[in-house]
Amino acid sequence: MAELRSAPIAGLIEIFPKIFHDSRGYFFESYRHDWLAKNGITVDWVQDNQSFSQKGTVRGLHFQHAPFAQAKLVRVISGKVLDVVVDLRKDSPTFGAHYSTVLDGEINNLLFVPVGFAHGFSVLEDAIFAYKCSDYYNKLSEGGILWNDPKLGIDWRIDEPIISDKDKTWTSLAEFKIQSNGGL
Ligand SMILES: Cc1cn([C@H]2C[C@H](O)[C@@H](COP(=O)(O)OP(=O)(O)O[C@H]3O[C@@H](C)C(=O)[C@@H](O)[C@H]3O)O2)c(=O)[nH]c1=O
Repeated sequence: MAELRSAPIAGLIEIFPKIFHDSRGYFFESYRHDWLAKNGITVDWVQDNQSFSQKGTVRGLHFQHAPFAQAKLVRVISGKVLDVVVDLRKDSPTFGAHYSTVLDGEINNLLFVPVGFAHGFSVLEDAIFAYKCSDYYNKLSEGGILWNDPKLGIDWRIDEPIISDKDKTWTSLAEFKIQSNGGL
């Protein structure tokens, strides 16, 4: 039986599957529909993604605008990342706040991220990252927040990351709030 824990920002759920070890290796259930359904959340997952990143990489902070907004269920298959989400929901009492947690390829923990959050991660150990998305990738709907905006106050545990050109040019949280008329 997996253990579900709610995180300090409403809507986020951390999932710790039960791992069965024996002389052959291990087994665990990496996804069950009823994990979220028990919490009143039904998601129609339509896309699975996988990426590999070297230690020292930062990816993010990303979201997609409606009508392609995505909830995500994220995990690490091997390695370790610091997973970071920022609440961008309009009128949320925690707008602009972030939550971070280590996703570890040995613990096999997952984080459910609802629509309305920006998502990113820093790579603490070379990592294969895997996630489900509730809507399809849509290039024209891509949005982001600058990972190192000082107003976010995120400790990424990496000072000079390997990062894509795209991720160097996102807007600050303050600019995003103005442009989006208060949030997602
Ligand atoms: C995300 C994505 C990218 N691509 C393509 C576009 C591009 O040529 C190449 C690499 O894309 P990116 O640089 O955007 O990949 P990446 O920086 O890994 O993007 C991801 O970052 C994490 C933090 C998230 O939260 C994800 O939702 C996603 O935005 O893959 C797809 O074809 N489908 C997809 O769903």
